[in-house]
Amino acid sequence: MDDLKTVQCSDEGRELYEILQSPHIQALLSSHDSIARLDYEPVLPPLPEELPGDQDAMRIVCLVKNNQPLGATIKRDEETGEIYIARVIHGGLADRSGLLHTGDLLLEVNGNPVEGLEPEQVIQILIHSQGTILFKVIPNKPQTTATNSSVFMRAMVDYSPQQDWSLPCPDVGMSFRKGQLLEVVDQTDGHWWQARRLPTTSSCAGLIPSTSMLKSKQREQWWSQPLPIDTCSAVCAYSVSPLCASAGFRRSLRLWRRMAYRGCRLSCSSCYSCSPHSTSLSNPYEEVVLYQRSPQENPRLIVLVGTSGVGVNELRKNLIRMKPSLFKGPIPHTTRPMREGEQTGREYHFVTRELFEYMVCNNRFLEYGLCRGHLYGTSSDAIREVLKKGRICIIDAEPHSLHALRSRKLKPYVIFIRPPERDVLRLTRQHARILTSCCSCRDYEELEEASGLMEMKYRQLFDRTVENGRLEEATAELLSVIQEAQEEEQWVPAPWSVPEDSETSFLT
Ligand SMILES: Nc1ncnc2c1ncn2[C@@H]1O[C@H](COP(=O)(O)OP(=O)(O)OP(=O)(O)O)[C@@H](O)[C@H]1O
Repeated sequence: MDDLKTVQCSDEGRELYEILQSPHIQALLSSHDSIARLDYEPVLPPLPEELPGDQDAMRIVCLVKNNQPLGATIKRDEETGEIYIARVIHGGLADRSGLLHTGDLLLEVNGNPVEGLEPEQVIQILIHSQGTILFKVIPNKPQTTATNSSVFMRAMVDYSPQQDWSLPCPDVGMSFRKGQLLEVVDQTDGHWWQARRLPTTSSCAGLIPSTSMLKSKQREQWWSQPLPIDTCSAVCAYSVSPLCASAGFRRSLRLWRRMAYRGCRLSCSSCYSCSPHSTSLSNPYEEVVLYQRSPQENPRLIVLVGTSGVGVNELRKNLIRMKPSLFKGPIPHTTRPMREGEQTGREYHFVTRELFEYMVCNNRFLEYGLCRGHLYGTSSDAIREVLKKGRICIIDAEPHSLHALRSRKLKPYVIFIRPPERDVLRLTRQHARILTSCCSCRDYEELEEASGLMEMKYRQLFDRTVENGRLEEATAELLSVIQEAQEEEQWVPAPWSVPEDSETSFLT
């Protein structure tokens, strides 16, 4: 202020002087000075006076707990009875201090020697210590700095640390649900990884089982299940559906598919592999990366999934009707004879039964089935044909065929269509047309239940969910979700981001 007095001759100097002289600013400056004078550092206890001669080998670590966990686990060497730091959790208090490391030998906690104690007894000492905790440790040599970089994974199964007795320390376990994104920050331990759920709210990681650990748990669980009765195989692709008799244009395949699905649901309600609670023995995690489609690449395939009657086909047709130059469905193949006015490659690809069966043997169909004596199928080539022309191919699929669709070439973006709340469902569907006798879309309860089961079982394969309440709103939301899928960065399985030429190096 004194300095300012000297520059008061200028207009700016005078103005600044007046502002700083105002009572509000004066009060603010005074508050700042009083707070700045106070010392907020924790008061640390004095170091022990009698330190052993070999001081280099010893480290005294002082941590202030502040109601948060220490973020470290300990283990006992069964032969020597010594207690070691087993793990330091990323982002936890011990990690942030930079003073405790995996493998450090613990000698004392708050002056209590730990030699000969059980890890549980040491933990009790820690639990009852509040504020400052003093550790005496012999550091693990040589000290290696962690060079792990994060790997991102999508959880393909649910995991709850509360139900896992093998977790070394239940407090640091992290739960996750199918489909959630995980940032794995440490994979050094072959059994337990450290990870954060995305989007992350905490800097502190939690323990999750490694892939091999989770697979062995799945195997154990699988063996302990009662033997499944595999009735699903009875619903093979060649099942005949007399109910398709009333099917109209292009609906045959959908109807067959629906019958097969219902047949499976009905015939194997107790079937293990169809149960929403079944434990998949496939990979429990899927490595993912952020992928941004370049303008030179084909559009991503859009797959709509939803339970029968929820409105998947209505939404799909609506999009194609609204933007025919942007969206297109694949042309299915059929062995049915061409009718008057039809043209091959327009309504269907009309092929002989021999050719159709040859295509089946060569895995060219994503889905196929028999209806009224004729075969119908959607080939991957028909989808690629649409994508190659720069149009967005939009299909509806049963969730069990998603595995076949998920490839680097098609890069499918899967949108789950969910029914709205009961009131909205009743209101919006009061004039809905029931297409066939096997569609039970009037039975709202069944629709909701089937949708819930589908979501529970396949959630890990869905990129987004859209609620189909009012048709215009759902269509508008779907449009914007599809635009995001094509133009914005998205998480995809890691192999999908590899350019076509380098595929071999990824496989080796
Ligand atoms: N948002 C909506 N508002 C009003 N009616 C709707 C809406 N969505 C769908 N419908 C109607 O509900 C009925 C079933 O829809 P749709 O045929 O699209 O079901 P789906 O999910 O394709 O199942 P399926 O394959 O069994 O036919 C149709 O009569 C359709 O017009």
